[in-house]
Amino acid sequence: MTRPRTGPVLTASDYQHLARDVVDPDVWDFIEGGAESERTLAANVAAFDRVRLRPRVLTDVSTVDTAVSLFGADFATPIGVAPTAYHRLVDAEGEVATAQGAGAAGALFVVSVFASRTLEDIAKASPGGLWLHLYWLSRRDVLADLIRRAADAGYQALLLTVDAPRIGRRWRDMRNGFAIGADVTAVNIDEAVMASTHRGGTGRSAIAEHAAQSFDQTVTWADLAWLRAQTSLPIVLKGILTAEDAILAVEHGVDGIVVSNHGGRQLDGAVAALDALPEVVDAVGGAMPVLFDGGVRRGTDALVALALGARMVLLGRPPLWALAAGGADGVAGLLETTTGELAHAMALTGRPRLADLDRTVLSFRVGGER
Ligand SMILES: Cc1cc2nc3c(=O)[nH]c(=O)nc-3n(C[C@H](O)[C@H](O)[C@H](O)COP(=O)(O)O)c2cc1C
Ligand SMILES: CCCCCCC(=O)C(=O)O
Repeated sequence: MTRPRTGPVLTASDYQHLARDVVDPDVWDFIEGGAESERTLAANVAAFDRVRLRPRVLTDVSTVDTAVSLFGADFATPIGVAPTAYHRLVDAEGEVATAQGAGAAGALFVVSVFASRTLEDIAKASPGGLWLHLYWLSRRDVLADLIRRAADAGYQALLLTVDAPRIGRRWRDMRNGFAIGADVTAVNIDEAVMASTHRGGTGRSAIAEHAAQSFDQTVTWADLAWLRAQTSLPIVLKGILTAEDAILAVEHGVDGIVVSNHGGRQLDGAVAALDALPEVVDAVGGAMPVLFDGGVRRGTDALVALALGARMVLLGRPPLWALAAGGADGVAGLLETTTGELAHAMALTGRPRLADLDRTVLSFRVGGER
């Protein structure tokens, strides 16, 4: 990516360049990096590079509508913020600023269970839609407490990440001996539980070691019944890449899924998220909303995922770049810019409503489908 160091901020990569100059190098590697040789990280972005579009003309694109509803909540844009841990690593206000920015743009913000601001402070700052993300921690009492607090604070859904029973081997973090600095904490979880995230060491990542101690690797589909019994909020599973698991998700009564490979941070060599999307959408057959993340950097990328059947598209790294570069205004700017790019692409493909986006907009085969 090339961008002059000064000049207007036109797109997500501009925020990336600005952020690079202000973020601590080890934190930068934590954000940018993927698992092992980062094949899947690269594949996520490359999958979009293979796609070309089939524009239709003379369709009256004087009004383009990007509004979308999900679980009874209305959003101005189908582009939201994926859960990412520890926003105070890049901005003093952390997730409070992200919530303000996402809310200003009318976008969904999925708050990581490893947020560095309290769920309540984030909710107070947010004029928009919030979901709480969870990992399946061994301590079910901690999980139950988080779920209760989220419901009390007005969070609208729970998103359970299922592709990380353990943390991927992230060579950058292991080489850096990455640990979370003492001034940034996962404040929603007892600090005693989280203490090991602050203890790095040569050749090892403190967050991977912490996860190995605190995540429950025994969970199976049957355990979802426990989660269901804790809450009446919609439950969304993040990290589905196959038709088989999509069908199991439907059979187990979850309310939605996110097609995701965790931004290439978990199983290196996993299929590019975009290539997995058609088979999952087809398997679900409209039984529940399918969301998508992984490699979305521009509005046209979002358009491609929406055309393949995603109801909403989430951004992981770009909001962190924008937060580092410009705080809440940066996050709002990123989401508004990317949504503007999407609206532009909808106009120029002759599809002014989200409902007009289907596979006929794509000229290349993606994941075996058009
Ligand atoms: C720094 C960082 C932290 C993340 N933390 C979480 C997390 O706490 N929970 C989770 O499910 N996914 C997490 N993710 C993965 C994102 O939710 C998302 O799946 C991924 O970043 C999407 O790919 P993208 O960065 O190409 O948009 C994290 C990603 C990054 C870059
Ligand atoms: C013990 C803290 C784990 C944070 C993991 C965040 C994450 O999912 C990531 O991809 O990084």
